[in-house]
Order: sequence, then structure tokens, then C-alpha cells
Amino acid sequence: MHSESLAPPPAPSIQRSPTPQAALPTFPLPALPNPPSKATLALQGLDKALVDADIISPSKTLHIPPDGDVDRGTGLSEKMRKRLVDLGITELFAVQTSLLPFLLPSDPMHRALYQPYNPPRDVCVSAPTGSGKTLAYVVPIVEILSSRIVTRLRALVVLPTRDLVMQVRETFETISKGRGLKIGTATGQHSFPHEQAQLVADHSTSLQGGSSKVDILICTPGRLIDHLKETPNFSLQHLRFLVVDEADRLLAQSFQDWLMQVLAATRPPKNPLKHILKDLASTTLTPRLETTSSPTPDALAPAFLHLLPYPDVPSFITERKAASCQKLLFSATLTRDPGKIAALELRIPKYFIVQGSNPDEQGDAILDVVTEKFTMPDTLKEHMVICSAYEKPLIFFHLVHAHKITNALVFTKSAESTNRLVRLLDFFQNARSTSETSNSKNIVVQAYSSDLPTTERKAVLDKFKSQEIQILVCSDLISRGIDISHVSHVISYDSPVDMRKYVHRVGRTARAGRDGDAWTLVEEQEARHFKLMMKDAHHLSEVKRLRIGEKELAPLIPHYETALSHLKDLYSRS
Ligand SMILES: Nc1ncnc2c1ncn2[C@@H]1O[C@H](COP(=O)(O)OP(=O)(O)OP(=O)(O)O)[C@@H](O)[C@H]1O
Repeated sequence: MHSESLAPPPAPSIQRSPTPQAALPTFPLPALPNPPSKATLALQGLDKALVDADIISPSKTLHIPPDGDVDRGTGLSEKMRKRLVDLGITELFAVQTSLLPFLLPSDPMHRALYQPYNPPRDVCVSAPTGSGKTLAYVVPIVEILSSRIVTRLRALVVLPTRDLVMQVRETFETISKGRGLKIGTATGQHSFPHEQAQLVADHSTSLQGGSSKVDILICTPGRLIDHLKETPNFSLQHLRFLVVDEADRLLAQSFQDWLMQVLAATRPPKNPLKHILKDLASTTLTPRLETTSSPTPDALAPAFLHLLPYPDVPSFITERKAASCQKLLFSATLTRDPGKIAALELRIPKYFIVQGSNPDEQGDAILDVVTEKFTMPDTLKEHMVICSAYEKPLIFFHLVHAHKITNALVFTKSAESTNRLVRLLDFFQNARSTSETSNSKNIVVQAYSSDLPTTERKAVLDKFKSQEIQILVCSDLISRGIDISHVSHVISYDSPVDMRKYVHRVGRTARAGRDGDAWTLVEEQEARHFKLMMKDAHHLSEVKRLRIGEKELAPLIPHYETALSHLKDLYSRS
């Protein structure tokens, strides 16, 4: 045997790596990072004032201890507590529980009329309709101003309409009874000289500190500016409070200009010499330096003292003095966009927001704040009825009669639409009552529109308040602020064009904890817009759809057809 053949076969050559094989290190699988919480996202880039907002649960209340009992945090004087209890107000509503202690701190220094070295913080309040925002400013103003010795214009309340001015005046008069405060209004309802005589005591002498017959002035912006420009000695330098109620309405573009002028009048002028020379040159006023050799010592507000024609008196206090005016903004739909209220030049603003979210979920609450999710009264029930344009009046008559509605506000899109609906309802009721089969009573319906003269408008509103008129049909003229406690239903005959209008309209019912129903009639072609508007406001699920069958409407059709033909005749004649 060949020796070579006995040799073992060569081992197959194995390609070995130079180093022994080691286990590969394992890395964690890629994973998405945890998303930031809703709260963290909501807080990003948010204005600090909103982050620090006081979010108040709508159900929070605080008992007002009667006269003689220990006060547990309302900050109210015994006199005020007695007055409120006499008026049947025994507990503070949510917005009042937070705002009153803030505006009425126990430290008397912070209640002072003038705080030139440490002026008070400004305040923005957003709370649902009918939640008691008016008393939340009326009560502290009355409390603080009651300490005054001389009458000066110390509180200015600006509102968008005359009707609201009258309403707020009544509230001030009721609350301040017996406290010696003088209250005035300026709305243009009376002649300008008459108003001037009501507001300013001394017209002939030029007074640097102004002269006022009132402590509190409630007004509309237009007339306020007229007085600022043309009423001698009308001064805002002593203002302790500037209230802008329905603030988002008053900050709308068309109103902006009034604000600049009012703010300028509350601030001391930067260049006193220019100011004095301007006054001396003024032809409307007698030059003050000739007639008053030295102004009355308390005539000027502390922040304006540098206007005195005295040489600088050396003083240890070199700190700058500021006006003591505290701005208070209120609305059920207050904008949460600080850019929009920047024009007000707020001083370290404090926000108070009455918000319906779960108080444990702070993130959600802040989100609701940022996304302007407005809170509705708990006691409000909301419905929409989607219908054709032909059916709309018919459905309206059905709702009114089937539900025997006797205290309703009905909103239309214009004065013209208001008048037409009232006529049609009148014709419909006449047609129905002349028919032998019907025995239901007619309802008293009245139009309330800008076409009516002011005195007549007031009379109509008074009759509605006393329930002589049962259904008041109006445009958005009275959709804001008006407080009529017995309104059980709000019907939007023409659906509102934006969410803010919707909130204010439906808020005329379900006020101060009472029940209320809101029905919105939506024409088929508007349904998409209306639903989208509700969805964007996270409110669609709250507005239930109400369906009314043909069977229910059928008996009304003959009277409706008669009413339509009468209306056609009327319009063709005119
Ligand atoms: N603490 C209270 N106790 C009982 N009633 C109150 C209290 N506070 C306010 N009210 C009443 O509640 C009603 C609604 O108040 P108010 O008109 O101030 O609402 P609002 O918040 O200003 O609403 P809107 O945003 O519609 O103007 C008023 O009739 C008022 O007298």
C-alpha cells in the first residue's frame, strides 16, 4: 500500500476570524419618546398671566355670615354683609368668592384710594353668563370708595349699550344705598349740557385736579370721549377703578380708539411744562394759574403732583409715582389672547376664570382656557332644530304653542327680520283665534329693535320685565349682559353667526342657577356651518337635536298659509 494513501485526509480549511467570535452587544429597540403631557404642551409659549390664572369651579360658593358673625374670607364689611343679606344674597357665587378677597385685601394699605408707589394689579375675569360678574365689581368698588372724604370721579364703568348702563346703575344704587356715594351716567340719552351739569361741579374755574359731582360714572364709550374732550374740569386722574364690562365687545376694532384716549387721561403727562402751557393757551378754560394762585391741596392726584407750578421740593422719596387706577375686565367670552388686550397696558394682570373642567385635571383646565372653550351655565339645556326655510316659522309657532311659552326672548338677524316675524306671528294668532276649532289664548308679542326711539325701547323692556309682554323678538341689540331673571326660553330664530354671539344669546336664560332652555332654528343650508362652529368650540355634543314630525305641524298649516298671504299683502302695499 502506498504510504501516502494511509495518511489522514487534510482537514478542510476553515476561514477563521483572527479573534474569537464574541456575542454582539444588544441595543434597545428604537421607540417613540413619551409625548409631553397635555398640560406641558398647553403651557408652552403661553402668557405667564394665563399660566397663573385662578381657575374656579362654577359650583364654588361662600356663605356670607350675617351681621355680627365672624367673616370667613369674604373681606366684606359688616355694613355690606347686612345690605347683601337684606337683598336676599346669602352666599357669594363662584366668581365672587375669588374676586372679592383679591380686590378687598385685609391690609388697609391695599384698600387705599391712592397707591402711587405700589399701584394695584389689573384683573381679567372670564365667567359664564348670569354668574354674577356685575356684583363681583360693584361690591368691592362700593366698599373701597365708601372711605372717601371728598367727591371725586374714582370709578368709571364702561359698557357697550345704554340699556346695560341703566341696568348697572340700578345695581350700584341698590348696593350702595346709605353709603353716601354719588352715581352718574353718560350715554347721550340727555342733552350734552345737561350731562355736563350732572357730572362737573365747577365749570368756570380751571382746576388742575378737576371737579366732580359723582364718585362713580357709568357710561358708553362714545359719550365718555365727548366729555373728555369738551367738558371743562372733567378729569380721570383720581380714578381708582376702570371697569370694562363686556370687554371683548369693547375691545373690538371699531371701539379701540376710545380706549387710547381714556388710558392717556388716567396717566400723568410726561412733560408737565407742555401740559401747563397747553392749558394756559386753551380758550375754553380760564387760565388756571391766574385764577388759582395755589391749587387746592388735595385737588391733584399724587401721581399728578409734579404738575404744580412749585419748584422741585427735595424729598427722600425718589421713587416714581404711578396712577392708582386698577383696570378690571369682564366678559363671558373674554379673549385669552394677550395680544388682543395688549392695548389696555395691563399691570401684572391677574386672571380669574370660572371654568367647568374637572379641577383635578389642571392640564385640561389650562387647555380649555387656551382654546377659549367657554363654559355655559350648568342649568342650561340646549337644542337645535334643523328645518327648511318654509318650515321655520311653522316650527317656531309650534314650539311657542306646544310648550306654552310665556317668557321668551327670540333673536333674529336684523331689525327687518324682527318686524317681519312679529307681524307674521300676529297674523298667525289672529287666523287661529278666528277659527272655530281653536280655543288657545293668544300670546303678547312685541318687537324690540333699533328702529324704536329710546324712550319707547325702555317702555317695551319694562313691560317685558313685568311680564305684560310675553315674547320679545329682537336682534342682537340685547343679546349681551341684559339680566331678566324670568326668561325661561331663548329662541334663536335666525342662527347666530359666531360662537361668541351664541354664548351671549343663550345666556339670557338659565341665569343665577335658574333653569333655562335654548333652541336654535337652523336652516338646512346653514346646518353645516352651525355644527362646525359648535364642534370647533367643543360644544356640539351639548346641543341635542330636536325633531318635529310633519304630524305635529300639519294642523298649523292652514293658519300659517293665511298668515303668509296677509304678510305678502302688507309688504306689497307698503
Ligand atoms: N351671590 C349672589 N346671590 C344671588 N344672586 C346673585 C348673586 N350674584 C349675582 N346674583 C344675581 O344673578 C343675576 C346675574 O348676575 P349678572 O347680571 O351679574 O351676571 P353676569 O355674570 O354679568 O352675566 P352676563 O355675562 O350675561 O352679563 C343677577 O340678577 C344678580 O342679581
